[in-house]
Amino acid sequence: MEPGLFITFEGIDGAGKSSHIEALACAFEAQGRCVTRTREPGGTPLAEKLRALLLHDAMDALTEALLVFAARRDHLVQVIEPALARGEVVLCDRFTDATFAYQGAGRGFDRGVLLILEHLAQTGLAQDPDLMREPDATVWFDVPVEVAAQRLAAARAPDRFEAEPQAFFQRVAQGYAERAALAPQRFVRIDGAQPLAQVQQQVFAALRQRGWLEEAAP
Ligand SMILES: Nc1ncnc2c1ncn2[C@@H]1O[C@H](COP(=O)(O)OP(=O)(O)O)[C@@H](O)[C@H]1O
Ligand SMILES: Cc1cn([C@H]2C[C@H](O)[C@@H](COP(=O)(O)OP(=O)(O)O)O2)c(=O)[nH]c1=O
Repeated sequence: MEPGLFITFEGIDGAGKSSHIEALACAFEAQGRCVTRTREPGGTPLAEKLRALLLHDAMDALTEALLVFAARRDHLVQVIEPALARGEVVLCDRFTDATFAYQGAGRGFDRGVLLILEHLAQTGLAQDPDLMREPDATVWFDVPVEVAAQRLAAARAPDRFEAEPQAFFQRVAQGYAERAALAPQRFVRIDGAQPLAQVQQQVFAALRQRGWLEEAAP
Protein backbone atom coordinates (compact mmCIF):
# COMPACT_ATOMS: atom_id res chain seq x y z
CA MET A 1 0.00 0.00 0.00
CA GLU A 2 1.27 3.47 -0.86
CA PRO A 3 1.60 5.82 2.11
CA GLY A 4 -1.14 8.40 2.57
CA LEU A 5 -0.58 11.88 1.27
CA PHE A 6 -1.96 14.98 2.96
CA ILE A 7 -2.05 18.11 0.79
CA THR A 8 -3.63 21.38 1.89
CA PHE A 9 -4.58 24.49 -0.10
CA GLU A 10 -4.29 27.98 1.29
CA GLY A 11 -4.67 31.63 0.37
CA ILE A 12 -6.86 34.62 1.11
CA ASP A 13 -10.53 34.42 0.11
CA GLY A 14 -10.79 34.63 -3.68
CA ALA A 15 -7.21 33.43 -4.23
CA GLY A 16 -8.50 30.55 -6.37
CA LYS A 17 -7.97 27.45 -4.19
CA SER A 18 -11.30 25.78 -4.83
CA SER A 19 -10.86 26.09 -8.59
CA HIS A 20 -7.95 23.62 -8.59
CA ILE A 21 -8.80 20.95 -6.05
CA GLU A 22 -11.22 19.00 -8.26
CA ALA A 23 -8.80 18.84 -11.23
CA LEU A 24 -6.07 17.55 -8.94
CA ALA A 25 -8.39 14.98 -7.40
CA CYS A 26 -9.23 13.66 -10.88
CA ALA A 27 -5.54 13.47 -11.80
CA PHE A 28 -4.73 11.42 -8.69
CA GLU A 29 -7.72 9.15 -9.33
CA ALA A 30 -6.64 8.67 -12.96
CA GLN A 31 -3.41 7.21 -11.66
CA GLY A 32 -5.24 4.80 -9.38
CA ARG A 33 -5.20 6.66 -6.05
CA CYS A 34 -8.24 6.97 -3.79
CA VAL A 35 -8.84 10.61 -2.98
CA THR A 36 -10.62 12.24 -0.04
CA ARG A 37 -11.66 15.81 -0.89
CA THR A 38 -12.45 17.82 2.17
CA ARG A 39 -12.32 21.29 3.69
CA GLU A 40 -11.88 23.32 6.87
CA PRO A 41 -13.59 24.47 8.85
CA GLY A 42 -15.81 21.46 8.15
CA GLY A 43 -15.46 18.00 6.67
CA THR A 44 -17.59 16.14 9.27
CA PRO A 45 -21.22 16.68 10.37
CA LEU A 46 -20.06 18.23 13.65
CA ALA A 47 -17.36 20.39 12.05
CA GLU A 48 -19.79 21.61 9.38
CA LYS A 49 -22.09 22.83 12.19
CA LEU A 50 -19.14 24.67 13.73
CA ARG A 51 -18.32 26.10 10.28
CA ALA A 52 -21.80 27.60 10.01
CA LEU A 53 -21.33 29.29 13.39
CA LEU A 54 -17.83 30.53 12.51
CA LEU A 55 -18.90 32.01 9.18
CA HIS A 56 -22.06 33.72 10.37
CA ASP A 57 -22.16 34.34 14.15
CA ALA A 58 -20.28 37.12 15.94
CA MET A 59 -17.91 35.86 18.67
CA ASP A 60 -14.76 36.88 20.47
CA ALA A 61 -11.32 35.94 19.18
CA LEU A 62 -10.62 33.16 21.71
CA THR A 63 -14.01 31.53 21.06
CA GLU A 64 -13.27 31.68 17.33
CA ALA A 65 -9.85 30.05 17.76
CA LEU A 66 -11.24 27.30 20.03
CA LEU A 67 -14.07 26.50 17.62
CA VAL A 68 -11.67 26.32 14.66
CA PHE A 69 -9.48 23.82 16.51
CA ALA A 70 -12.47 21.85 17.84
CA ALA A 71 -13.67 21.46 14.25
CA ARG A 72 -10.13 20.46 13.19
CA ARG A 73 -9.79 17.82 15.89
CA ASP A 74 -13.08 16.19 14.89
CA HIS A 75 -12.08 16.35 11.22
CA LEU A 76 -8.71 14.72 11.94
CA VAL A 77 -10.25 11.97 14.08
CA GLN A 78 -13.19 11.17 11.80
CA VAL A 79 -11.84 11.77 8.31
CA ILE A 80 -8.20 12.75 7.78
CA GLU A 81 -6.36 10.19 9.92
CA PRO A 82 -8.49 7.21 8.80
CA ALA A 83 -8.04 8.20 5.12
CA LEU A 84 -4.26 8.54 5.52
CA ALA A 85 -4.14 5.18 7.32
CA ARG A 86 -5.89 3.65 4.28
CA GLY A 87 -3.19 5.11 2.03
CA GLU A 88 -5.43 7.73 0.43
CA VAL A 89 -4.62 11.16 -0.92
CA VAL A 90 -6.33 13.79 1.26
CA LEU A 91 -6.90 17.12 -0.50
CA CYS A 92 -8.01 19.64 2.09
CA ASP A 93 -9.21 23.17 1.31
CA ARG A 94 -7.49 25.05 4.21
CA PHE A 95 -5.94 23.73 7.43
CA THR A 96 -3.96 25.19 10.34
CA ASP A 97 -2.02 27.73 8.28
CA ALA A 98 -5.39 29.46 7.80
CA THR A 99 -5.73 29.75 11.58
CA PHE A 100 -2.33 31.41 11.90
CA ALA A 101 -3.18 33.71 8.97
CA TYR A 102 -6.81 34.63 9.87
CA GLN A 103 -6.99 34.35 13.67
CA GLY A 104 -3.28 35.07 14.29
CA ALA A 105 -2.31 37.73 11.75
CA GLY A 106 -5.80 38.90 10.73
CA ARG A 107 -7.40 39.19 14.18
CA GLY A 108 -4.15 39.69 16.09
CA PHE A 109 -4.81 36.66 18.30
CA ASP A 110 -1.85 35.41 20.39
CA ARG A 111 0.34 33.14 18.19
CA GLY A 112 1.78 31.41 21.26
CA VAL A 113 -1.71 30.22 22.24
CA LEU A 114 -2.32 29.08 18.65
CA LEU A 115 0.89 27.01 18.77
CA ILE A 116 -0.35 25.30 21.95
CA LEU A 117 -3.78 24.61 20.44
CA GLU A 118 -2.15 23.33 17.24
CA HIS A 119 -0.09 20.87 19.23
CA LEU A 120 -3.06 19.74 21.33
CA ALA A 121 -5.42 19.28 18.39
CA GLN A 122 -3.00 17.59 16.01
CA THR A 123 -1.11 15.17 18.28
CA GLY A 124 -1.95 11.66 19.50
CA LEU A 125 -3.92 10.57 16.44
CA ALA A 126 -1.45 8.79 14.16
CA GLN A 127 0.31 5.46 14.86
CA ASP A 128 3.19 7.37 16.40
CA PRO A 129 1.52 9.03 19.42
CA ASP A 130 4.10 11.85 19.48
CA LEU A 131 3.60 12.82 15.84
CA MET A 132 1.95 16.18 15.33
CA ARG A 133 -0.03 15.75 12.11
CA GLU A 134 0.97 18.31 9.50
CA PRO A 135 0.40 18.45 5.74
CA ASP A 136 2.98 16.79 3.47
CA ALA A 137 2.63 19.85 1.26
CA THR A 138 0.71 23.10 1.31
CA VAL A 139 -0.14 24.78 -1.98
CA TRP A 140 -0.34 28.50 -1.23
CA PHE A 141 -2.07 30.70 -3.79
CA ASP A 142 -0.47 34.07 -3.27
CA VAL A 143 -2.50 36.91 -4.84
CA PRO A 144 -2.68 40.65 -4.26
CA VAL A 145 -5.60 41.57 -2.02
CA GLU A 146 -7.17 43.79 -4.72
CA VAL A 147 -7.20 40.93 -7.25
CA ALA A 148 -8.87 38.54 -4.80
CA ALA A 149 -11.44 41.21 -3.84
CA GLN A 150 -12.35 41.80 -7.49
CA ARG A 151 -12.84 38.08 -8.08
CA LEU A 152 -15.02 37.69 -5.00
CA ALA A 153 -17.17 40.72 -5.80
CA ALA A 154 -18.05 39.03 -9.09
CA ALA A 155 -18.52 35.57 -7.59
CA ARG A 156 -20.57 35.45 -4.35
CA ALA A 157 -22.18 37.17 -1.35
CA PRO A 158 -19.59 37.66 1.44
CA ASP A 159 -19.58 35.66 4.70
CA ARG A 160 -18.28 37.04 8.05
CA PHE A 161 -14.61 36.74 6.96
CA GLU A 162 -15.08 37.85 3.37
CA ALA A 163 -16.87 41.00 4.61
CA GLU A 164 -13.67 42.15 6.39
CA PRO A 165 -11.90 45.25 4.96
CA GLN A 166 -8.86 44.99 2.68
CA ALA A 167 -6.52 45.87 5.59
CA PHE A 168 -7.60 42.61 7.29
CA PHE A 169 -6.68 40.62 4.18
CA GLN A 170 -3.33 42.42 3.92
CA ARG A 171 -2.56 41.11 7.41
CA VAL A 172 -3.84 37.63 6.52
CA ALA A 173 -1.62 37.59 3.40
CA GLN A 174 1.33 38.63 5.56
CA GLY A 175 0.43 35.85 8.00
CA TYR A 176 0.63 33.29 5.19
CA ALA A 177 4.00 34.68 4.09
CA GLU A 178 5.29 34.28 7.66
CA ARG A 179 4.06 30.68 7.93
CA ALA A 180 5.61 29.88 4.54
CA ALA A 181 8.95 31.31 5.65
CA LEU A 182 8.88 29.02 8.71
CA ALA A 183 8.23 25.88 6.63
CA PRO A 184 9.82 26.43 3.20
CA GLN A 185 9.98 22.69 2.35
CA ARG A 186 6.28 22.19 3.01
CA PHE A 187 4.98 25.30 1.25
CA VAL A 188 4.59 25.52 -2.52
CA ARG A 189 4.02 29.18 -3.42
CA ILE A 190 2.04 29.75 -6.59
CA ASP A 191 1.50 33.19 -8.11
CA GLY A 192 -2.30 33.02 -8.11
CA ALA A 193 -2.75 36.26 -10.06
CA GLN A 194 -1.91 34.48 -13.32
CA PRO A 195 -4.61 33.14 -15.64
CA LEU A 196 -6.34 30.02 -14.35
CA ALA A 197 -4.74 27.60 -16.85
CA GLN A 198 -1.25 28.79 -15.97
CA VAL A 199 -1.94 28.51 -12.24
CA GLN A 200 -3.20 24.96 -12.74
CA GLN A 201 -0.13 24.03 -14.77
CA GLN A 202 2.15 25.24 -11.98
CA VAL A 203 0.23 23.39 -9.29
CA PHE A 204 0.53 20.15 -11.27
CA ALA A 205 4.22 20.79 -12.01
CA ALA A 206 4.96 21.27 -8.32
CA LEU A 207 3.34 17.96 -7.38
CA ARG A 208 5.10 16.16 -10.26
CA GLN A 209 8.38 17.54 -9.02
CA ARG A 210 7.74 15.87 -5.67
CA GLY A 211 7.10 12.57 -7.47
CA TRP A 212 3.43 12.45 -6.46
CA LEU A 213 1.85 12.93 -9.89
CA GLU A 214 2.82 11.14 -13.08
CA GLU A 215 3.91 13.03 -16.18
CA ALA A 216 0.65 12.38 -18.08
CA ALA A 217 -1.45 14.77 -15.93
CA PRO A 218 -2.16 18.00 -17.94
N1 LIG B 1 -6.46 32.45 -11.87
C1 LIG B 1 -7.69 32.99 -11.92
N2 LIG B 1 -7.96 33.99 -12.76
C2 LIG B 1 -9.18 34.57 -12.79
N3 LIG B 1 -10.23 34.20 -12.01
C3 LIG B 1 -10.02 33.20 -11.15
C4 LIG B 1 -8.75 32.54 -11.04
N4 LIG B 1 -8.84 31.60 -10.08
C5 LIG B 1 -10.10 31.65 -9.61
N5 LIG B 1 -10.83 32.59 -10.25
C6 LIG B 1 -12.23 32.98 -9.99
O1 LIG B 1 -12.24 33.70 -8.76
C7 LIG B 1 -13.36 33.33 -7.95
C8 LIG B 1 -12.87 32.79 -6.60
O2 LIG B 1 -12.17 31.57 -6.83
P1 LIG B 1 -12.22 30.36 -5.78
O3 LIG B 1 -11.52 29.18 -6.41
O4 LIG B 1 -13.62 30.18 -5.27
O5 LIG B 1 -11.30 30.99 -4.63
P2 LIG B 1 -11.09 30.53 -3.13
O6 LIG B 1 -11.52 29.10 -3.03
O7 LIG B 1 -9.60 30.69 -2.93
O8 LIG B 1 -11.87 31.48 -2.29
C9 LIG B 1 -14.16 32.30 -8.76
O9 LIG B 1 -15.20 32.98 -9.42
C10 LIG B 1 -13.14 31.76 -9.77
O10 LIG B 1 -13.75 31.36 -10.98
C1 LIG C 1 -9.67 26.84 8.27
C2 LIG C 1 -9.93 28.26 8.66
C3 LIG C 1 -10.75 29.07 7.88
N1 LIG C 1 -10.98 30.35 8.25
C4 LIG C 1 -11.88 31.19 7.43
C5 LIG C 1 -11.27 31.61 6.12
C6 LIG C 1 -12.43 31.72 5.18
O1 LIG C 1 -12.85 33.06 5.13
C7 LIG C 1 -13.52 30.90 5.84
C8 LIG C 1 -14.02 29.74 5.03
O2 LIG C 1 -13.04 29.30 4.18
P1 LIG C 1 -13.35 28.84 2.68
O3 LIG C 1 -13.88 27.45 2.73
O4 LIG C 1 -12.13 29.08 1.89
O5 LIG C 1 -14.48 29.80 2.20
P2 LIG C 1 -15.35 29.67 0.89
O6 LIG C 1 -16.12 28.40 0.94
O7 LIG C 1 -16.19 30.90 1.03
O8 LIG C 1 -14.35 29.69 -0.25
O9 LIG C 1 -13.02 30.46 7.09
C9 LIG C 1 -10.42 30.88 9.41
O10 LIG C 1 -10.65 32.05 9.74
N2 LIG C 1 -9.62 30.09 10.18
C10 LIG C 1 -9.33 28.79 9.86
O11 LIG C 1 -8.58 28.10 10.58
